[in-house]
Amino acid sequence: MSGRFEIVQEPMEGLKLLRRKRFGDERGYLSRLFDAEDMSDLGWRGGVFQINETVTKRAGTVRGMHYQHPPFAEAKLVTCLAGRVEDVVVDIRAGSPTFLKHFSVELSDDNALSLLIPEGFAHGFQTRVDDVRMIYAHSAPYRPEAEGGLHPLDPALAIAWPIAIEALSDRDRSHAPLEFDFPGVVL
Ligand SMILES: Cc1cn([C@H]2C[C@H](O)[C@@H](COP(=O)(O)OP(=O)(O)O[C@H]3O[C@H](C)C(=O)[C@H](O)[C@H]3O)O2)c(=O)[nH]c1=O
Repeated sequence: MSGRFEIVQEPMEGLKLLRRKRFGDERGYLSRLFDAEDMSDLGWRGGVFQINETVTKRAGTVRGMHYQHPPFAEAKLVTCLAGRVEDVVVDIRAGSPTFLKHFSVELSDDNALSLLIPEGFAHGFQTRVDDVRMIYAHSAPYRPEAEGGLHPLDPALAIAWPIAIEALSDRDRSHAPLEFDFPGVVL
């Protein structure tokens, strides 16, 4: 490991909360957002197929809970570049000891935290302030036909969003509640 990423917490198998080291001087700072060798040491498999940016205007907006089905299951490295969010992941790996359990953490431009999410998790977040900018590295290509989604307010998930949900896309509003026999994904 290069020392540019510190492992702060491993709340579930393969899921890692990282702190990015900032190299500061009188001008400001430099920090690394992705390092192939470090990420490989941390369990990232394969390359980076895309790096996405989202800008979310309104505080209280929720995006999620998204995942892709195998063979397009994807790992993600999620970072907040501006503002702050409550970032949430749900373990949907069939047979996992933490199946359908969720983990949530505040990511912000201040706290320099990133979440390394392995394949087999649904991901989403709620903005806590206006004008949030997020960046995601993805380990698989975007395949709309392989997309899956969980409803952010599904009682079976019991995600405690920190503030009232002010905005949700039509797609995210339309995710069906989990069936009692939801199988999850087999990786
Ligand atoms: C994910 C994706 C989307 N798009 C297009 C499809 C739509 O026309 C538009 C917005 O897509 P969507 O509504 O799925 O975007 P979000 O709701 O922000 O979804 C993202 O937010 C949650 C929290 C995530 O973890 C995912 O990375 C991602 O699914 O971008 C692309 O062109 N490429 C892509 O990789």
